[in-house]
Amino acid sequence: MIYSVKEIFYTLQGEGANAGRPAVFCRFTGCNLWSGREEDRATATCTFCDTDFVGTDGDGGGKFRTAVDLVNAIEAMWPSPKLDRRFVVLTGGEPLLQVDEALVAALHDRGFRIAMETNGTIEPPKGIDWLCVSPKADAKLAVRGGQELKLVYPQPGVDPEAFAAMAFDNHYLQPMDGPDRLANTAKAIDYCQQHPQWNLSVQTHKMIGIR
Ligand SMILES: C[S@@+](CC[C@H](N)C(=O)[O-])C[C@H]1O[C@@H](n2cnc3c(N)ncnc32)[C@H](O)[C@@H]1O
Ligand SMILES: Nc1nc2[nH]cc(C(=O)O)c2c(=O)[nH]1
Ligand code: SF4
Ligand SMILES: [Mg+2]
Repeated sequence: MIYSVKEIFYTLQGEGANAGRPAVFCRFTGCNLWSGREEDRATATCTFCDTDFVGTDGDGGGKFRTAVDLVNAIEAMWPSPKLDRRFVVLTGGEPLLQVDEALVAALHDRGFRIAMETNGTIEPPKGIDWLCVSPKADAKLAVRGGQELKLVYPQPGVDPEAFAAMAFDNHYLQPMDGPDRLANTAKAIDYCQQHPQWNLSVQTHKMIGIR
């Protein structure tokens, strides 16, 4: 497997239950729900994406010929030789187009706990330690359990209650960023207060000016 990676960077997880935790982010190239080209956005399955996942030209990006090559690049971002707090977030684009058992094993060999951000349309390999699933209105959900369900809110035609009984340890609403971010935040706050199974996830990295 050749892995195509847009960028690799060291930051804090900005979203969800792990917000504030230092993490290496590995952003894979490509997505199954949008080409990433602005001219295709309106007709894509997922229309609100806030991320550039096209190509391999970002910081630390490239094509990696083996799992060990990619893990070497991820490990090089971690600030310490100690193994105990190593944390990587596999995202994209859609990481499950590329992440396989060889990569999971190679990351675990170097002491990383593995989190993943996925749209939930593709079954993950075994061994992901923290699976965050973010369903999209017009995409069939294949993954119905994990550590975190993080629904971007509001999405036309999507009722959060459709996901409330699924086997996730945490249920989050994340306000949709874009021109209506403030109104969407108010709606998400109100929904969480009326339905206390749901917690609010704010994109803290955007507030504090980190990646
Ligand atoms: C860029 S996606 C990449 C991972 C995967 N493709 C997915 O959709 O979960 C990372 C996270 O950002 C969320 N996201 C994308 N665009 C957003 C927006 N405009 N506002 C809020 N969250 C957004 C996604 O729903 C997902 O939880
Ligand atoms: N700091 C930070 N936290 C994040 N959580 C999920 C992100 C993503 O784009 O997948 C993201 C991101 O891009 N940056
Ligand atoms: S599924 Fe994820 S990466 Fe793909 S377009 Fe939607 S938010 Fe962006
Ligand atoms: Mg992001």
